[in-house]
Amino acid sequence: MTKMRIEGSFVALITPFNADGSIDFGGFRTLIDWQAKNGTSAVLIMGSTGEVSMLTPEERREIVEKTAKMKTGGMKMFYGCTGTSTAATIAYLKHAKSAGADGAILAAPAYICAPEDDIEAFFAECADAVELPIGIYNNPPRVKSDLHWDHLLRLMKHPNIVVLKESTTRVGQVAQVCAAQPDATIMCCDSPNLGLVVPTMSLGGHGTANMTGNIDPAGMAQLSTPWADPAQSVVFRETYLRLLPLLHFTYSAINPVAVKSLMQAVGLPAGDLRRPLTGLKPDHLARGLAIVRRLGLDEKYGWKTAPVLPLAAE
Ligand SMILES: O=C(O)C1=N[C@H](C(=O)O)C[C@H](O)C1
Repeated sequence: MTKMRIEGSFVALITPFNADGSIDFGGFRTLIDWQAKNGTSAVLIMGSTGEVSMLTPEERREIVEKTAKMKTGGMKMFYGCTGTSTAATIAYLKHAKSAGADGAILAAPAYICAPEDDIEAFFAECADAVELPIGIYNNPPRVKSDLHWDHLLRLMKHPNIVVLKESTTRVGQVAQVCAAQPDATIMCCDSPNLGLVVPTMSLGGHGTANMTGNIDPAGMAQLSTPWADPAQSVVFRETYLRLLPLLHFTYSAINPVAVKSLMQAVGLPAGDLRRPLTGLKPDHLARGLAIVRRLGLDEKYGWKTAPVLPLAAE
């Protein structure tokens, strides 16, 4: 069977909360429609950007059940299904499949810092256990281990493993993976600090698995377009350099603090962060809103952004 292929912008969505801290499903509806309308190819619900580690198992299942029914057009709906163990992860995968998910993204279980061989075996066992397209997320900043490309290339041969979402700290690894031309979608995190976007897109990558698409979905769709012809490299360069201040801003605090605070400030469904995470301080937020205005995102998306006056010096 031909593997599902995703190209373009794969946006890791925030989890919108109501004022009482409960899940804002109306907000999810609005954000999913807005992403689809602005050229997003797939969304990841309950990734790190979705504050997944602070959601209860009941909330996680309810989010899949309710948002999978919000599917819009061809935009793929993937879900963060990583549990605290292999068994817990397989249970989330089976539930996501039964609830109508298009796919799932898995990272190595957090906190245990398992050795690379165990993590490879974890991904393979999960992919064997459920007939569901799976994306593997190599995310060393969050789980310590940085899977070597040998492990990744073996895993990408699995019929159910369809996406690599790369956040490696070894930039050279991207070239090794692209050179191997695996039968899977190669995508990278949009963090400018990791510096993976330029090598990934220039070496034949299929797009970015990003979170900045929460505040500029059309811009990230343009940036994440595969280089089918040399002209796209020029579009890419111009877009990357134009969006660089926004990329640095969305990663100027631990994800998703900056992007969620900015979304709330421009009036998008977002709500507060779940404690112990807290929103940006006013002067930090003011810098983000200045970038939004400088890029013309408020006019592009119709936001009325009142200038935020930085706090008077203490
Ligand atoms: O939501 C995610 O998953 C993402 N994770 C990275 C992180 O660990 O913050 C960033 C990425 O672009 C989205």
